[in-house]
Amino acid sequence: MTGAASSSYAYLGPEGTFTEAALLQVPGAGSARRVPASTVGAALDAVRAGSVDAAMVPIENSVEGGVSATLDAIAVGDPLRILREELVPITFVLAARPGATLGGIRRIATHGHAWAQCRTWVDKNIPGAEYFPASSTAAAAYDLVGDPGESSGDAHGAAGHDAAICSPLVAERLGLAVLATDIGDVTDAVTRFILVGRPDALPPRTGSDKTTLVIPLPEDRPGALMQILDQFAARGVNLSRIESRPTGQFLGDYFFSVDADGHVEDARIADALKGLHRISPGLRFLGSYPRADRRSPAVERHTSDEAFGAADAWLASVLRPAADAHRGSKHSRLTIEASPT
Ligand SMILES: O=C(O)C(=O)C[C@]1(C(=O)O)C=C[C@@H](O)C=C1
Repeated sequence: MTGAASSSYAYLGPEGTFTEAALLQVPGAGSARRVPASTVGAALDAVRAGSVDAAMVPIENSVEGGVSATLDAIAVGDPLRILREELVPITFVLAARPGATLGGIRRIATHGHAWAQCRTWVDKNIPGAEYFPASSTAAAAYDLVGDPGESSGDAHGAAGHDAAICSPLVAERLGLAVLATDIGDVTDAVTRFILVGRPDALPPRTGSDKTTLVIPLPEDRPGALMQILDQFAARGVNLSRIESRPTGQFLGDYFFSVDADGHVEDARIADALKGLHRISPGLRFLGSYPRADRRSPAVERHTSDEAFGAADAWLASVLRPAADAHRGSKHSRLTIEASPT
């Protein structure tokens, strides 16, 4: 499905978000129908409703960590499948209306994740600046030019803030004045995005894959987290991300959002999933898909597909020795009955 010119995609909009940049990295997406959504939840709901084939949403940033809106929205509701991931280098600028100067900036709007990545720069260069949350970095920029169709939902309206933290591209597209460049606190910051489709899709195994899971923490069971981690450790499965999120049901009720190295068609991952399901039957499989960095995990011999296959064959031989050995033999077969209880 990904890459076909007839596909349609939702994304966290408006035009000019980093999420749109991630979507444009998908082969064929440039010529496909692209539908901006005002929230991550709305983008995912468009997939569930069938009005688009897939949605691009942010999941993790190298500085700020997991994107809660995404982790929560894919953990509940009709099941979805992650089809691929994209990495986008993040560079922020401070943009304002033409004629503005850095000294005159007091109120800054941007996405919460972007604000968190630029806080140190803002504290140092515009001490006491007021933060106005926006639904995306691009929406904060559109508000500066008073585009009602692209409003960020900023409670103070289009004129509430006097600068936006956004991408250089959207600042240029809107003709905004760039007052400072590269204002992220960490250079080389990267955000990871996921393309999410419906659950009938399973990208083929490539040998360099990732599997994403939602694992509800079984309540009131001492050592439950240790048991969960053990399922991965015992099969030599590396985790590249693990975070806990509240379910929202009651205080202390959590699920784990996990990325594991490997594909569900790898025996060690399939075996770990079976073990996890026994511990946490509400386990949700969110997909196996190729890693954006194409790195392959180091697989120890005893956790390879061959080792699992040999173990299965050995167990089968343990269970059926009499049948196999007896076939063609002239000896009678000893049967042992169970003792009466
Ligand atoms: O606001 C945007 O431009 C987005 O695409 C969202 C988002 C995020 O949710 O993390 C994406 C990348 C940046 O890290 C900051 C904001």
